[in-house]
Amino acid sequence: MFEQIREHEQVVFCNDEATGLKAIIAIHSTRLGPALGGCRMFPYQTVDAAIEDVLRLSKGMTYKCAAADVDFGGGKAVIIGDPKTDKTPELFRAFGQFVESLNGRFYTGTDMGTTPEDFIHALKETNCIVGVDEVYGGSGDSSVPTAQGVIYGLQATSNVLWGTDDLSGKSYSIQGLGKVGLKVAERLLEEGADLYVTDINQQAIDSLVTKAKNMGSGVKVVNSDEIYKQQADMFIPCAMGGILNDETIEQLQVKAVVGSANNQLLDMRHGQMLQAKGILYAPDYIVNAGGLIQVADELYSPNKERVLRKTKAIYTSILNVYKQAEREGITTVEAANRFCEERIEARTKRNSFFSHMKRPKWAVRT
Ligand SMILES: NC(=O)C1=CN([C@@H]2O[C@H](COP(=O)(O)OP(=O)(O)OC[C@H]3O[C@@H](n4cnc5c(N)ncnc54)[C@H](O)[C@@H]3O)[C@@H](O)[C@H]2O)C=CC1
Ligand SMILES: O=C(O)CCC(=O)C(=O)O
Repeated sequence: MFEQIREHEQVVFCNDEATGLKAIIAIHSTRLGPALGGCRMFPYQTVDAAIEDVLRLSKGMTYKCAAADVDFGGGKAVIIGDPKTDKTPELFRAFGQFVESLNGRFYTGTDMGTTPEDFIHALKETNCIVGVDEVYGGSGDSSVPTAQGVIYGLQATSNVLWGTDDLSGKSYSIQGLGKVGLKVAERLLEEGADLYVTDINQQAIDSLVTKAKNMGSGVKVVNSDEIYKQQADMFIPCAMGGILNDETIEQLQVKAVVGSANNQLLDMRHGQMLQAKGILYAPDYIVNAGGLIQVADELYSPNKERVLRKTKAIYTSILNVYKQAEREGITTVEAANRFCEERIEARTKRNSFFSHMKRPKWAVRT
């Protein structure tokens, strides 16, 4: 186990028999500040699968915080359970108590399978909750700036490939129509784009198809395993991680991959495979930083306009990564990682190890 978590500071197993809570909180690094990252709820088949996911997700948050230039570290939580059947207010209260036990070392909110409403229960037990509704003093649904960030990523990529930010007249394949994917799909329909979509949840598909009909547009719905081979201009993954692998990259016919899903590459060599195939890859943790930018901004009390202004930086960050990769002859994800690691090293000199939350700089809620 210690070998598996050697890059992480702390991993907490949370067990509450009364509510059925089985959760894992992973703190990858607090070198830049307290760890910040959402909480995913998913019916993991094995505990090992949950551990692997939370370790990868929390490490990604360290890089995401560095890239977005926020003074937080990387952490993430997973709750083992089915979000459709296993949610109760008590379960989220129990989760909140475990978060509180970390005494300000970890802030959390939504991710795949969880909603801002779930965390209102956790908020009764801890102040270390972000992204709840404005009426509770939070900044609201963080998937709004996340989806906006994906749009900036698509525009920057379109600019590199076709010399224009205009997303109309192109086709996009979208995997996952949840909080983020649905918003991206709606925006692209408004732009007059052609969409190929998939989701394992029929309700999510119906919701988009109805909206498309009302707008006078059409979408082509495909099976989950067919999404990779669609002849679209760009592929937008907005569901699970690890979906860019030997099997799927082989099938891709797109010019670029730009999406919100965390940890899209199964491993680093898949970045090289994409490059060899001439597919431009926008590193996920730069594209999907909008949510993080919003929740980290709660330090200054919620302000949607300021968040949207900050989220715009994703456009330039993506362009910079593409330029750096070309200049240094490396993949885009190698370029992004290199940039983040250098920034973490530089910042660490100023921040000492974060051990408590007395420093007012990190008092998100007092
Ligand atoms: N919500 C946010 O602000 C952020 C989300 N992300 C990442 O973006 C991704 C999506 O997040 P959300 O939209 O919040 O999650 P969500 O839970 O609201 O939506 C995910 C959707 O993907 C679908 N799905 C799951 N497996 C699938 C498969 N094999 N094929 C097709 N569809 C599938 C689900 O049915 C669901 O509709 C996740 O990887 C998440 O970690 C990253 C940064 C911020
Ligand atoms: O979006 C959020 O609420 C927190 C940030 C996060 O967990 C993520 O970017 O994956």
